[in-house]
Amino acid sequence: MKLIIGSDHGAVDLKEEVKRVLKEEFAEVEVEDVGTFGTESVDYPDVAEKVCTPVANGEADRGIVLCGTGIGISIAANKIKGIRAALCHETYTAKMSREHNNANVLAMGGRTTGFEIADEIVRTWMKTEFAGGRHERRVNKIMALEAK
Ligand SMILES: O=C[C@H](O)[C@H](O)[C@H](O)COP(=O)(O)O
Repeated sequence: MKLIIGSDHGAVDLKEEVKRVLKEEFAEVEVEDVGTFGTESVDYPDVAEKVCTPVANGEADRGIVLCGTGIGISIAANKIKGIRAALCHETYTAKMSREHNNANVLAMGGRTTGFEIADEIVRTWMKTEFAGGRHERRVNKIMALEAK
């Protein structure tokens, strides 16, 4: 699996923490960090585009996007055709976003979610498979909305 991760200046520390968890517990996953790498202000839609375009076109399998709240970057991510980004603050929604919605992008907030909870969200989101069945029909309808 290839995963792309990116954040704005509001979540650089959280990005490092998420990368640590991925490296330690999901060593088989190839992780690409598209930045940002410092405290200088950057615009989260640009980060969302860098992470999500390769996911949408099949060059990567999953993405993780981070900003101060996770709100702006998840909104931007979901504008990209083929992206189903889920903003998660706890593990239940992380699990459901994979099981029911087949989310291919996880969003979190560096100013809203502490490291311990974020670590659990990432573990859950990475391990949970899409359940298919009735959920597949609904996800297909979501994707069909993009064509209208
Ligand atoms: O939803 C947007 C994110 O939370 C951004 O990280 C936030 O708006 C950036 O704010 P500022 O430019 O004040 O650091």
